Amino acid sequence: MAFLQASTYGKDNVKFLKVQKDKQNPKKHNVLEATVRVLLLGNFDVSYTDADNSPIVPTDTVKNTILVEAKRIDVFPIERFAAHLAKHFVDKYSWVSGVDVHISQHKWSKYLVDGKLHDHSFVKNGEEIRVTDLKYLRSGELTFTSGLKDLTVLKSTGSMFYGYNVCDYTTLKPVTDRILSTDVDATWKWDSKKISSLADIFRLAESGVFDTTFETALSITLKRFALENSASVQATMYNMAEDILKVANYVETVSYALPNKHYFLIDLKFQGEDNDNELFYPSPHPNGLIKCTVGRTPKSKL
Ligand SMILES: O=c1[nH]c(=O)c2[nH]c(=O)[nH]c2[nH]1
Repeated sequence: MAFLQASTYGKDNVKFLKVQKDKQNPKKHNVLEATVRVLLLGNFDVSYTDADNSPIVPTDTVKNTILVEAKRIDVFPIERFAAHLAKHFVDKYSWVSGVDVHISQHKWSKYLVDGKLHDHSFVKNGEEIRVTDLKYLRSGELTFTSGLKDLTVLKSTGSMFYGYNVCDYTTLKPVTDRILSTDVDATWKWDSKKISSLADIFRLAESGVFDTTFETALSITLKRFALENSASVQATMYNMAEDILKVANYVETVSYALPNKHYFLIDLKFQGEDNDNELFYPSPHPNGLIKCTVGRTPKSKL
């Protein structure tokens, strides 16, 4: 005997670029390039257990829906579009009990031409993406986060690592000056008491909370990274999260997942060369990987 214990399905990697035109000046644009995943939850059991496809909303229809709705409604900010898609699927199909939406927004920035941001020309000046994850159940239950990923940073001084546990397996030498580099992956969980419904998301999208919080998290991350004489990745990421919690009122917890991308000092003594933190080898692997979640209240560790 076998029993279906869990299932979900939908379309992943649905891509579009939406041009938002200024009503006063139709040549003045904003663009949103997005990658979307929508997974449906609900009573699709017979499609797995009895090869009965009748309840299946085809993944092709899911893809069409994402694209049609992207044309019809305002996709800025991505949090609003995620909430709109969740509402659409739950409202339209009575047997859908929940929707899991993930949206990544790719970076396109306007650039200066003759001292003025050009109306419709953009530069890709970074690989970082803005993301949101929204899981909505028909019962009203909402799990909602946003974040920032693939922001690659490096500092060539102002980072230390010493005072760690030393045992018979330790070869690492303590350092008071090293290179620190990482690909920032930051996630902030929205406060479920302040944002408890899709209606709250639609309202807060209008007030700009999602954009402001993203800009705040980005600038705090970059500022802390630059200004702090880092004792460790652990200490710096905690400080970044604490800084965000101080100012982002709608955020309940902040999580970071940071690879420690090692740069090793190259030994040039065979040529009589002193290497005073000037020439490093960018080690492709392995890397450290350090994660934490910081909240406003103590919580038992997982
Ligand atoms: O900031 C660091 N944290 C660690 O846990 C660690 N471990 C290590 O080898 N180097 C580093 N650096």
